[in-house]
Amino acid sequence: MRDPALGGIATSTPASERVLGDVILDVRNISLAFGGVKALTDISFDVREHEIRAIIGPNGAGKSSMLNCINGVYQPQQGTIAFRGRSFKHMKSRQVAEMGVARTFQNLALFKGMSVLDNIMTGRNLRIKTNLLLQALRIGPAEREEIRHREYVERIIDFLEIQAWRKVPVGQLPYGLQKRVDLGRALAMEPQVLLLDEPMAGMNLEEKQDMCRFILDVNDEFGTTVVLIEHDMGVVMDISDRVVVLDYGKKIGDGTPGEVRANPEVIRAYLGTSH
Ligand SMILES: Nc1ncnc2c1ncn2[C@@H]1O[C@H](COP(=O)(O)OP(=O)(O)OP(=O)(O)O)[C@@H](O)[C@H]1O
Repeated sequence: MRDPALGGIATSTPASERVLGDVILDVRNISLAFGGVKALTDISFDVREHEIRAIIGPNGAGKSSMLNCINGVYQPQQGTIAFRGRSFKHMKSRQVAEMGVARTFQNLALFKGMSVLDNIMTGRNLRIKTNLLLQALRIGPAEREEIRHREYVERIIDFLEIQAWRKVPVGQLPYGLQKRVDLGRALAMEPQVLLLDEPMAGMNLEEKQDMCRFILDVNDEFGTTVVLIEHDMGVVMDISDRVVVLDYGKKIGDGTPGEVRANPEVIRAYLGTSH
């Protein structure tokens, strides 16, 4: 079912028809505290290949902390996270990225003075193989490699329909387009799992519809698994296969949008309140 408020956004495969694969990300018994503040308590859930998996919950529930544990920004005191069966407890952000997990941020992490093209190019950094000297001189293999990376980035720019702004400094773009560039930077990493932290925050309805379409298209065309934090319930219920619900750092619900919607604890803790 499509949320009428979003005017029927989904053009890609509906969640109910998406074919999911094996578990790609397995979060087991994660606990994280900042001094006396328990941000996460014994959280377990899995994400299946090709799934769109949402994490929801009221402000301060622990959603961003969870993403930060998955991508190695925070080191949980307890628990493990396994990526394709490879378990890790203390993994650095770069190692997680190298394994194929990319991330967008709630507060954009873009270089405002740099062009759209150059910002998206930064997403290719992990994949650049030639050494720094050759890169600086732009000779031989470095030149050929740069051409390959630029072609890939141009494909992303076409895919996200931002050709008209490719040379424009990102700081001059409206917020909705900046969020799209941030998605482009993450896509440039060719991720297997894409972590999206409030991709629609601060957007108007039209920008939300566009972003929803791009997320669904990325999932559909590239088979990218998506884990997303989002406050807009219409969006979450519309595009997700399964939803994890956190409240005060604890998991209080996990299931399909329909199951979560009908869960009395979720209704009490979250859906019944306004955010
Ligand atoms: N770096 C930090 N230092 C101290 N406390 C933190 C830190 N990061 C998060 N917290 C605390 O952990 C708890 C969970 O925060 P988190 O940002 O993960 O929640 P959230 O669900 O993402 O919230 P929001 O929807 O407002 O973004 C909160 O009580 C928060 O104050």
